[in-house]
Amino acid sequence: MQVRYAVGPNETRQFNTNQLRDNFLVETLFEPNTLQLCYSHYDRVIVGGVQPTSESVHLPTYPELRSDYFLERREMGVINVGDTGTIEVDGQTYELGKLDCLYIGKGSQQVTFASQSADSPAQFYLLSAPAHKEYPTQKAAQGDVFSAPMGSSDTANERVIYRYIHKDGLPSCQLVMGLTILKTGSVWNTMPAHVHDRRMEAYFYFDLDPAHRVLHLMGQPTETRHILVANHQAVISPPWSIHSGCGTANYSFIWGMAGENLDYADMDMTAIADLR
Ligand SMILES: O=C[C@H](O)[C@@H](O)CC(=O)C(=O)O
Ligand SMILES: [Zn+2]
Repeated sequence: MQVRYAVGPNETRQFNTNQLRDNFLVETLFEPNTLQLCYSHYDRVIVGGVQPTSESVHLPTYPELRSDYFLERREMGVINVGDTGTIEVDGQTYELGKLDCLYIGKGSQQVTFASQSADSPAQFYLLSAPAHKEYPTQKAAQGDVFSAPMGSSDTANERVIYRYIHKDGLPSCQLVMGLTILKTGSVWNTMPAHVHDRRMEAYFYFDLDPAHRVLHLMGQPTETRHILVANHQAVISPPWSIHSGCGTANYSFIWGMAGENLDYADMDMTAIADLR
């Protein structure tokens, strides 16, 4: 498991391209039959991916956690961005089609990821955060969750947002998780941009043509930087940073937060004209 320390805005504004990428970009999330995990010290959120193909993949624990099993003091949200797969949690099997989500509660001991077909594997993107209380392990299918249209084609940001783990959906201790799908021809996400100093956030970009890229914007609103992001890569957004992006083509992304509160709408907005 990679470990990334938290850095502040004063340090970040000095970073060159590689330093920005080393600190905030998670480049590889899907490698056959292995777990790819990145432990961030922002709210101790773990960002990860698993692509089981010929074998199923068991979730082990790690020395960094000092726990008997991974979810002893943690909760986890998983969204499948590949073909159909299953997640077995303490003997119970959940089938996840593309864009279905599973919340796995604190105290779950045995977690195993598998694909229905090795030729068209499941690709599970996951977030895990420290948890103080057990909430039930539950699946949310994409078709059953809250969704809302946002933006418009006039501003190249027509998109649909789906909320899975949140105050009025699957309950959690601190994880909030969902995804946004941009319409063809729309390329901007989260503009006007915002920060929420109370929560970190991670953006995972998917369904982006491999030849295309997203210019992900980060930094304090008056000191922005960009990171060029490819399909199936994630960016860790510090609580003090904006998180927004413009693609060279349309794409989808999974957003997820952890921290002080669970209020999705709690955002401090910056007017476009005030960005620097
Ligand atoms: O705090 C909330 C997150 O940044 C995202 O949910 C924003 C988003 O999905 C979008 O504008 O499309
Ligand atoms: Zn946000």
